[in-house]
Amino acid sequence: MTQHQFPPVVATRCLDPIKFTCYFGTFVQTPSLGALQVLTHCAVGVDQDGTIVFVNENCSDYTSYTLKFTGLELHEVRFVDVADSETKFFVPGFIDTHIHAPQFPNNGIFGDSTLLDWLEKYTFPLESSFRDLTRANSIYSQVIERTLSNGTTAAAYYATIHADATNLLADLALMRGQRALIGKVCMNQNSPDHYIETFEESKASQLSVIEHIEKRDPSGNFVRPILTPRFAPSCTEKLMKWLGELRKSHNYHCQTHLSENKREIEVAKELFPGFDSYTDIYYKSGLLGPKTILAHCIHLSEHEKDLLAQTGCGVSHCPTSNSSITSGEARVRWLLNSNIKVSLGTDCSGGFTPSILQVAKHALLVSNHLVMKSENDFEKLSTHDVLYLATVGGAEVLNLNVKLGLFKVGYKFDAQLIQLDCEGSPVDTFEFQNPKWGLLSPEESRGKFLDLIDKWIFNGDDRNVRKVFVNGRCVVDK
Ligand SMILES: O=c1[nH]c(=O)c2nc[nH]c2[nH]1
Ligand SMILES: [Zn+2]
Repeated sequence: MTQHQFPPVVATRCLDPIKFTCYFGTFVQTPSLGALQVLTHCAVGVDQDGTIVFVNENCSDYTSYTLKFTGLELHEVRFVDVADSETKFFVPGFIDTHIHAPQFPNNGIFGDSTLLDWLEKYTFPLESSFRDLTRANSIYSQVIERTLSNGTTAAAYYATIHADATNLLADLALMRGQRALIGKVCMNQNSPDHYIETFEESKASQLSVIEHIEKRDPSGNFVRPILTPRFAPSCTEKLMKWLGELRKSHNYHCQTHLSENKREIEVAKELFPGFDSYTDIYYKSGLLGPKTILAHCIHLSEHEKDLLAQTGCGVSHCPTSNSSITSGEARVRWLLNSNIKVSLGTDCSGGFTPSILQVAKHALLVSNHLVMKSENDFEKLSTHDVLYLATVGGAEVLNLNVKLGLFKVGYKFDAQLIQLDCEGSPVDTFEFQNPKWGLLSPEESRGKFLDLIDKWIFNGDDRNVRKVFVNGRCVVDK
């Protein structure tokens, strides 16, 4: 196997040393589904490992507090005060639990296709071209840049069947400072001649990718391999069972697609007649567990849903993709009510946007469509719910060995600084809508601030993301 040439192996952004930093301003987070917490005049201390060591709300003198707390000298601490605008706030970094990095050039290109013809017409030809590392280098670099710029601090990526290009994606994420699960796609049946591998080839490249990634980041805190059988129709039982054994023996992450499209489900059942359901194929192959991410899960039966709950799998809800290629509407509440972990995925390029903020908005709208169809309010998701799915839900589904998704002691500082009144902002702000903390009653100020959050979710975009931090390091500064 040839080693790729890009990029040169240099000290990575993820491992650069950082100074102890105290961030001061407003922090927004969702400690539980549906609950939005707003911490004002809040000091958050982040140590040299990127871990939050204090969260002190209503802090009157953050400098003295930090020095007293840490015992450090003034010059040893960095202070970042963002309280200069009432429309500036920190939110946890977004977590994209389902994105196909090589499909990025096709964002928005899907015509009137649905899943199976979309794969043949648009997806396989583009993915197969990633045998060319020059192409892989430029597209993968752009994907990481674009997702970071949209506030995505961690992502579960699908790459292609090519080991070299997959390793390159891992190196680029590590260098650029984005947390990433990196999946070499495994597919050894029902695929075009120009884009298929044998069982032996799949096995060999999977093992070489794991070796490469684990060597690059032995801690696994930044990049990790994730086993990625594309979906049952394109994998033999032998390949899935081998991946299932590998998953269980090393407690690896795993990701695949499940129950996205009605024709896909029929094909899966035709190809695997001995199984009770589509989900049962993965279950009996040993692919389901607490570190497994299942994209879509739209047309599941009660029994299949129970299998997901029983095995502790997480779901990546991809409403943008599901609406674009006419797959259907996942019943998110129905899953959550069975204690199944749910998160959001852009699913580029079934989905057309690299922004989890846009996907969050689509998740809310799709839930409204379910309500309109069923005429009960049960499925409706609020702005607070979808923010939870984009952050804490993502952290639960990724199930990494670092804590993510909240500003809490012991958690990593993966964050975005949002500003609604920045230059060029797509959000129109009005002074009379500002919270005016301290001037109005706390309830009035909070009410106004919650309205600003809703405005951000519906009208904001990457222009409002002013800075992005991963593990306490600033990786985007606009
Ligand atoms: O949304 C999807 N994107 C894909 O690339 C894919 N492959 C199988 N099933 C899929 N679904
Ligand atoms: Zn997908």
